Amino acid sequence: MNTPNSTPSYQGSMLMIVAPSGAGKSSLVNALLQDDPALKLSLSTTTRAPRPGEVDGKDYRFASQEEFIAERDQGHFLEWAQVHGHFYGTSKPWIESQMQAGNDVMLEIDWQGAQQIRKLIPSVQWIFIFPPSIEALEERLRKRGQDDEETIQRRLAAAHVELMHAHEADYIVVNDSFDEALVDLKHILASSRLRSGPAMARNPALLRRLGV
Ligand SMILES: Nc1nc2c(ncn2[C@@H]2O[C@H](COP(=O)(O)OP(=O)(O)O)[C@@H](O)[C@H]2O)c(=O)[nH]1
Ligand SMILES: Nc1ncnc2c1ncn2[C@@H]1O[C@H](COP(=O)(O)OP(=O)(O)O)[C@@H](O)[C@H]1O
Repeated sequence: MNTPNSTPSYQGSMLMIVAPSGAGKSSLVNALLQDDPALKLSLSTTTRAPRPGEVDGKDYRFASQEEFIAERDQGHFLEWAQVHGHFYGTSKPWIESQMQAGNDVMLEIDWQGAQQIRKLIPSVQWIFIFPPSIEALEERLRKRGQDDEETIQRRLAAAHVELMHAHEADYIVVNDSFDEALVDLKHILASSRLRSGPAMARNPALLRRLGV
């Protein structure tokens, strides 16, 4: 495969999870991955500073702005965007290798990245996670306890812009009850696998496990 445009032979599922900061996307994605080892999560590169407890190479690849720009200019990113004042990007070689292997892949990216990926890989499924309300979103950002007040305000302001792109998604999942939202995601993944055909046909036991 030379470029990700050559997707007809790709038999895995690719899902993009998009949500405003604090909606619960990382918590949901982590829970989904724990229950489904066949699903691979893309490790993004970012220029933002690690939060307490975040590990380089596990949560993100943390890079300086100079490093990011150099990699970007070398064509290392399948998509990249500036979000909340920092650069974020998806590794092109990693996505290509996963697609070649036919793996199911999940991307946790913003709406700008999602628009770029959709153009390159039209079969991708875009899932938008809604918080139950803006008030709940603010409460979750505060309870997470990892961002200072300025960062929280910046993320809340950005939430309104992010939410304006929800209609572009294929699915909307409201993360009010965490468990119900997780079940919704499992169903979306299972139905995407069914649609991509052979990947799911190879694994009917997985379908049963997902309750489909
Ligand atoms: N375009 C793009 N966005 C990303 C990427 N990785 C993370 N993001 C998005 O950047 C935003 C900020 O992420 P993060 O700093 O982890 O904060 P959080 O949303 O509060 O957990 C979120 O909308 C992420 O989905 C990426 O590789 N590309
Ligand atoms: N359904 C939910 N109900 C209540 N709190 C939640 C729910 N889902 C996630 N949270 C909490 O909200 C905070 C933000 O979640 P996180 O996964 O970090 O969001 P995001 O990755 O979208 O920024 C975390 O403290 C998380 O434990």
